[in-house]
Amino acid sequence: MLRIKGLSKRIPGGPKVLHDISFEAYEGDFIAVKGSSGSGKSMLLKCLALQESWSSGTYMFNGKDVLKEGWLAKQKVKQQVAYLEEKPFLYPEKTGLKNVIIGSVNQTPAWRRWTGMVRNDDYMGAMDLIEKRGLLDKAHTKAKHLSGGERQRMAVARALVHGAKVIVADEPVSGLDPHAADAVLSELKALCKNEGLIVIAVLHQGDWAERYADRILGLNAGKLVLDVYGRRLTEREKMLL
Ligand SMILES: Nc1ncnc2c1ncn2[C@@H]1O[C@H](COP(=O)(O)OP(=O)(O)OP(=O)(O)O)[C@@H](O)[C@H]1O
Repeated sequence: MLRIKGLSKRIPGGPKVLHDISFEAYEGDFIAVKGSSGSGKSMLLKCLALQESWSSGTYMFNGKDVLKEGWLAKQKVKQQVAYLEEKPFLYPEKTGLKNVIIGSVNQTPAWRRWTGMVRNDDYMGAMDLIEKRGLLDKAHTKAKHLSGGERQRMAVARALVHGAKVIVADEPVSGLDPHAADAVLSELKALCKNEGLIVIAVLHQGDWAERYADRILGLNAGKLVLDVYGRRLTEREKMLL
């Protein structure tokens, strides 16, 4: 379980971009974040994934007060709270499988990525997760030849192999055709429902949030202005964003 209380973020020497944000997320929740350009969606996700420092606030994850923990404990949280960029970086010349095993910059220690050391368990786990994503026929394809949707789904498999319990995804379906976007979001939704993951995804465009999310958070100028169950937003609610 994730409990965020009073999260504020000031850019050093610059403006405050997140103001006193509080919410909770439980196992199985698929939460969408909406808000216009510059409202703080990406910054919120980066703070949740500890890619950005917090100016103030409390971050409770599975009963631990994360910001009060030491470096090692924070690294463990980074492994469990995976950050998925809009266009996840995959090593273009390496296969999907190799990318999944090596892991992402955010989730896997540098020595692991440099040496490319692989345990037998990692290999089996990676193949299993790639197969579950319906990407078995792409496991040995170089990443540069994967489509946008396949890259996203490979990145999801990579996050899971390295222990993700929470996935924070920044615009995971931006630039994808509707069919590929449906595939990515169905998969994220299934991970929540079947495996109890928490997914927090920026889904500002279109009606993806309304169709897939259990809950919708809305940001405006860095403030949380909306926190509702996933459903079609009213005109008044849309005006808040
Ligand atoms: N390093 C930085 N220095 C100064 N301002 C920053 C920095 N990073 C983000 N900001 C500002 O913080 C605010 C929130 O940015 P953020 O990228 O989170 O917005 P967003 O809602 O994700 O926007 P978009 O939908 O356009 O990606 C913006 O006003 C942005 O200019």
